Amino acid sequence: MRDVTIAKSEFIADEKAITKIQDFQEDAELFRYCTLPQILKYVECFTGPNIMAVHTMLINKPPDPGKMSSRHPMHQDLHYFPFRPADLIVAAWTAMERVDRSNGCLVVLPGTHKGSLKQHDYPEWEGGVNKMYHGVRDYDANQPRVHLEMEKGDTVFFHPLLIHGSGANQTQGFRKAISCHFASADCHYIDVKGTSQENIEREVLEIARKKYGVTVPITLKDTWMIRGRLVKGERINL
Ligand SMILES: CC(C)CC(=O)SCCNC(=O)CCNC(=O)[C@H](O)C(C)(C)COP(=O)(O)OP(=O)(O)OC[C@H]1O[C@@H](n2cnc3c(N)ncnc32)[C@H](O)[C@@H]1OP(=O)(O)O
Ligand SMILES: O=C(O)CCC(=O)C(=O)O
Repeated sequence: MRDVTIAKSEFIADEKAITKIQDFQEDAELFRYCTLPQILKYVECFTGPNIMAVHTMLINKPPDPGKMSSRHPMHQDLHYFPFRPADLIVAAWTAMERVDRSNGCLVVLPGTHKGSLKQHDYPEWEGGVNKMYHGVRDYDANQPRVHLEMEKGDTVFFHPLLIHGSGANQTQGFRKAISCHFASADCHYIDVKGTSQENIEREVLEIARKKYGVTVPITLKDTWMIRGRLVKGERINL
């Protein structure tokens, strides 16, 4: 993914062009992260013994181009997932270098994981928003925030209802982190029609059609089913 401010420019293959690698589940070296016993030891406390890696990302947050577009709006990851229950899903996010407020560390609203899934839309940011970076509209902006300053190798585990995001990268370096969302293979898919998740389903299916030429009718569920990979136990539902 390129930052929205250069999304329409000529493609130049350098670090600027790769602000995120998603879906690395077939890359043996990167996927090793999702199988590390040091990670799975904690993941299993949330998912139980049947563990699926459902979403993988290597995030290379670029220096902000001056538009604040390197921010990640405050959101709940469950907005993107057509499976439940939420309590059997957990994210692991590992800093690959020191992260703090200067290079756009994670920001969380403690306790929000006890709430419900909220409506997500594009934030109204003057400098532009990256495609599919939806945010929660109605959260209390005065609620205390915690900035997760982390050292290289530190890992945070969080619930998919936790409202979180990340700040602008005000340094000249590319802030790197690796992350995997895990879910219990006992989770079940839901139909998001008629729910607040309809907007993300519409957008994902439009990309499937335009970018990948998918012409048969599919749902959000299908786009997740093909990327999930078992890391431990038995693949039951997902
Ligand atoms: C739990 C979890 C999901 C939590 C989160 O991560 S929340 C954020 C979730 N969203 C994402 O991660 C979005 C990731 N981005 C992507 O998947 C890709 O970058 C795509 C949006 C599919 C674009 O594909 P890509 O190969 O990067 O770009 P292409 O050169 O093929 O362009 C296709 C059309 O998309 C546009 N585009 C590409 N990057 C951006 C951007 N950053 N912001 C806005 N528009 C963008 C690009 O201009 C092009 O547009 P058209 O020519 O079709 O009009
Ligand atoms: O790494 C970041 O900057 C934000 C990641 C995040 O919030 C997410 O992927 O859900």
